[in-house]
Amino acid sequence: MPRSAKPAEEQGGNRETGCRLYLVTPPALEPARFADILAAALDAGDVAAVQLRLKDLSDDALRRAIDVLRPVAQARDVAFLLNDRADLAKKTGCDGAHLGQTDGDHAAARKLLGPDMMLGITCHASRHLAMEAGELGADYVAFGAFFPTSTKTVEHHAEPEILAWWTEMFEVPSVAIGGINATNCAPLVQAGADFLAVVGAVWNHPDGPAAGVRAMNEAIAAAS
Ligand SMILES: Cc1ncc(COP(=O)(O)OP(=O)(O)O)c(N)n1
Ligand SMILES: Cc1nc(C(=O)O)sc1CCOP(=O)(O)O
Ligand SMILES: [Mg+2]
Repeated sequence: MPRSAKPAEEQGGNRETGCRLYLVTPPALEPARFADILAAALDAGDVAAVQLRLKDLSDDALRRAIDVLRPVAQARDVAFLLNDRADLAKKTGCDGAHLGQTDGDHAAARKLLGPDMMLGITCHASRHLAMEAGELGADYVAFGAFFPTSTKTVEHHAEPEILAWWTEMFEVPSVAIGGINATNCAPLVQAGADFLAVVGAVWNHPDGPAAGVRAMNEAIAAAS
């Protein structure tokens, strides 16, 4: 996972090291218990980043979750990003933040995070939003949802062509998200996605999260 807006060949995306896995946490979790689950998942295979995505929590509760889970990822050299909150990411030692289109001022977040922290931006299925994100210095642009998902209600549907276009035109890495699993991910890898972000494919895998990580990495390798 890139930590700053460098040229693609220095960032370690699809064009250099191949597509990599990006884990987004389940919508609800108990931090101490989930720490062990996260550790087992990260120890099962290559993971570039973990995003803590918890809605409707107080800042205190979010901080507690960050304090427990951030070291689990960072001890394994896996980037730890916070969903929705650049301010709290900055205060709590996270590696970066992921912001959607209604998650505040992206330019202000870029400034707050500085060059050493990552900023990822949701761009749905919009070339225009992606170019805006790239221009303001996003470390990655996220497209989705590529497939139906039960993790959240989505209003936008993306096709693999947007990944191919982005990859051809720009150096900023791309993330694909939404309903991605080991069975359906090949077209996204082949279209040039630098990272595949998943929730259900790992945390709801029938044989457990470690098996989910292994299955995703095997599928990515097979498609590469
Ligand atoms: C990697 C990644 N891509 C997209 C999203 C979605 O962000 P957003 O549109 O802000 O929606 P919420 O996740 O906040 O519900 C994401 N979180 N991560
Ligand atoms: C958090 C999120 N954002 C999406 C988007 O399209 O922007 S789809 C999504 C949920 C991803 O979960 P799963 O891998 O279980 O489908
Ligand atoms: Mg958001």
